[in-house]
Amino acid sequence: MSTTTTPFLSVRNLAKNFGAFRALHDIDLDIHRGEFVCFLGPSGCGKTTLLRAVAGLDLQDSGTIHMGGRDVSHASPSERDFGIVFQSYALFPNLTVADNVGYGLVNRRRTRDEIAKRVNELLTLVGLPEQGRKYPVQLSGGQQQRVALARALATAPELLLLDEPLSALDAKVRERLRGEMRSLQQRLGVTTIMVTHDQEEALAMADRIVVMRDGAVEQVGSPEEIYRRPATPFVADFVGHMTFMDAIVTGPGKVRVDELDLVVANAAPFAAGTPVRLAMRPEEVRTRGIGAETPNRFEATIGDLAFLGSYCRAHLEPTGSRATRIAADFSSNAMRDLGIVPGQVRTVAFPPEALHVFAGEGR
Ligand SMILES: Nc1ncnc2c1ncn2[C@@H]1O[C@H](COP(=O)(O)OP(=O)(O)OP(=O)(O)O)[C@@H](O)[C@H]1O
Repeated sequence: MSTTTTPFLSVRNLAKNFGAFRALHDIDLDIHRGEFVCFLGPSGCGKTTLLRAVAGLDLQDSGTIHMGGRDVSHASPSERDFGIVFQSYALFPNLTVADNVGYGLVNRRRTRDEIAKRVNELLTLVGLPEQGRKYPVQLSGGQQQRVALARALATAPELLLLDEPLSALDAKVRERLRGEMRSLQQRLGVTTIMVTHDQEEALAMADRIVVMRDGAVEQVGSPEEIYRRPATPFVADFVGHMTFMDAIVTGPGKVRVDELDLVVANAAPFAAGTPVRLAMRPEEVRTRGIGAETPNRFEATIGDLAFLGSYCRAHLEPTGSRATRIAADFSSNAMRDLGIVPGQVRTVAFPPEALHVFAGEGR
């Protein structure tokens, strides 16, 4: 996928209000052919509103949308080439699975044999061959969502829109379908936008994630960029877990948190004396291989420990600074090898490159 080619979908300066409520504003976004993009954000941030504007189901108040080089800003949904899957499967209960899948093909001047062949192809594609004669009620939630996906793909649209397609399913089915949908999307190469509030889902499936907040785009990036280099405290907090600490810049690459003097790799824009917010992922706290030369080492008491299956999350209280509590994850191996128990005092370290520095205000 190249970012130098003309984008398949271009959204410019999009805004949408519901009465006095500003649901979307200043949305600029490019999506390239074949990309899988997730709109991610908390409830009410405008993800679905943006998806519906792309589909033409709810027109924006201002701004433009170009699709495949065409200005579709004011086009009706039927004039835009997309398939859509909703959270609630939205299948016709009185039609068989085959008729549901073939529904969009009936008015396209195809013979019954052609439609039957295409429906079989699609049902095989989504792993449901031989199920065409059943009715939706005879299928599980996961199977119904596969049928909805087959129906959305029936006309071979250029764009696939998925509005929380997995959130009504239980965890195991959701995880399996996540992998299947992603590999199907890659095989077909269909440009896809998926709305989700589930960060794990977005990290696992997307080529790029659009993090939204209060009707605007907060950050766009690959899952790795979003996770490793969050542009704002909001993104850092929403995607994955972060400990935030109030700090003061004490010099180039140096900050102080309470009594702790720390070196940081990424404090470039902040002058000495600036209050900043320091952020750190729990899995980055180091507990092993710490020597006299290890930067940012300090002693901390292990506070409460929560067992989370494959790892434990502890809260550390740095010695001499009971106000700061730092989340730290220990693998089951580390727990066993190091004999970590609550109340223990251990030497830990913050790798300088794992500390994120944000402006002190405007959370
Ligand atoms: N038809 C409508 N009339 C009035 N307000 C609306 C309408 N549709 C959406 N909104 C409001 O616009 C905001 C954005 O809604 P939207 O459905 O896009 O959010 P979302 O990010 O998809 O959230 P969720 O994950 O809860 O679905 C919400 O505050 C919602 O209440």
